[in-house]
Amino acid sequence: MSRNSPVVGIVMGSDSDWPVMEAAAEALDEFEISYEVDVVSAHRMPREMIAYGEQAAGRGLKVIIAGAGGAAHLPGMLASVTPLPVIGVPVPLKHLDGMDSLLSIVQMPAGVPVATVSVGGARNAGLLAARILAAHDEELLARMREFQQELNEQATEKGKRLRARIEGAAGGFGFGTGT
Ligand SMILES: Nc1c(C(=O)O)ncn1[C@@H]1O[C@H](COP(=O)(O)O)[C@@H](O)[C@H]1O
Repeated sequence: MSRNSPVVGIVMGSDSDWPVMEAAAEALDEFEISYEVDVVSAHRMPREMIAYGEQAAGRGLKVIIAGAGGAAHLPGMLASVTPLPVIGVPVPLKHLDGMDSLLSIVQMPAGVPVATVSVGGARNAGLLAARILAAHDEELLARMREFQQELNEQATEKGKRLRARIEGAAGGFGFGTGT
């Protein structure tokens, strides 16, 4: 974790969400973005949750990543009291495969946006926060471009390996983009 004052707040409804939410922190680490981590539950600690949301911008945070499972009201409630962008992570629990979490987070009323990532998609939440910050940071934007280039190279390499494997098995019949 970078030692600068945090610009991203990673919060979750319970410490039991951390195994999923950790991937957001790892993505931010890759881009050397400073963040803080806390448990802030709309259901179990509503006053603290409101205070967190109301104070976040004043404390220097630029983006909030909020993960919760089940009746996942935390991201939407935070979005209702902060002007900052809120990224919601639906945490899958043992029942309903995270569909409950997803639907609780994604279907916000007009006027109160939450950028919802996929069920368990905490890594993308971290990467989306990095992109939001990069919009006003040329250095970070350059790193994001490099990251995208690496992804491209990895995917291209996977295609090459797959074609080689299938062409080998089929005795030389090829397919694909030819790159
Ligand atoms: N969805 C919420 C909220 C909330 O939205 O305020 N607070 C806790 N929780 C969720 O309850 C699940 C079980 O929590 P426990 O493991 O503590 O029982 C967690 O996934 C948490 O995010």
